[in-house]
Amino acid sequence: MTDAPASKVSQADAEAAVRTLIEWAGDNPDREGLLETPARVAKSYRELFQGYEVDPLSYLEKTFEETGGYDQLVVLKDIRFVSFCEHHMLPVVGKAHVAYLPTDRVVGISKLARVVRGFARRLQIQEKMTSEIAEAIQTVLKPHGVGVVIEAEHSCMTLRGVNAPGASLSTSHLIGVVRDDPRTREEFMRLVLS
Ligand SMILES: Nc1nc2c(ncn2[C@@H]2O[C@H](COP(=O)(O)OP(=O)(O)OP(=O)(O)O)[C@@H](O)[C@H]2O)c(=O)[nH]1
Ligand SMILES: [Zn+2]
Repeated sequence: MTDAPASKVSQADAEAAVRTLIEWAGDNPDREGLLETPARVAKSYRELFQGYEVDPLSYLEKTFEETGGYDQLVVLKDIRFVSFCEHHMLPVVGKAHVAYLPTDRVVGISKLARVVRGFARRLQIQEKMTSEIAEAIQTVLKPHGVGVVIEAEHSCMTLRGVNAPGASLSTSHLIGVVRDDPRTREEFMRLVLS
């Protein structure tokens, strides 16, 4: 869930803030090339911060009965996402790997990617996002276990500041048998890292 309600700030206020930043950076917001920029930035932020407008848990509510006796991990790898670090509001670009060991119901796999995107399109730190995804799956599907691994590059580290291009942060959040059963955990890691 979000920590704050979606915006009560008007589009005009957001555009004025962008205009201020342009001036603060040293450019002239009234020159032709920049005239529409505040509106474009507000529009693209609206899209990139769409996570505040959704409840990712609701994506998992529609499930399908699985009667064939499937009792292994379901793993969706390489779910690409763009998020924004909450410290600098700079892009965090990476991929998430999501797995769960179902009981008798499975979820449509696109919903796992929707959950990732719902939590990504907010101001985030990677550790929190990793846990939020795993806990959402655990809360709604109540599977035997969940595993989430995220690998991502943080622009605030690669483009500025310490300037460490290529550095990538890995985080994981494991629940239930994926955490506690060594064989399941090993299988999860093998499937995710292969
Ligand atoms: N743990 C964690 N740290 C993050 C994440 N995204 C960015 N950071 C770090 O957040 C920290 C913020 O540190 P500050 O010292 O307050 O900010 P800063 O002066 O801009 O720091 P530098 O980036 O070192 O220049 C930095 O070390 C970032 O690398 C994240 O997802 N998880
Ligand atoms: Zn940052």
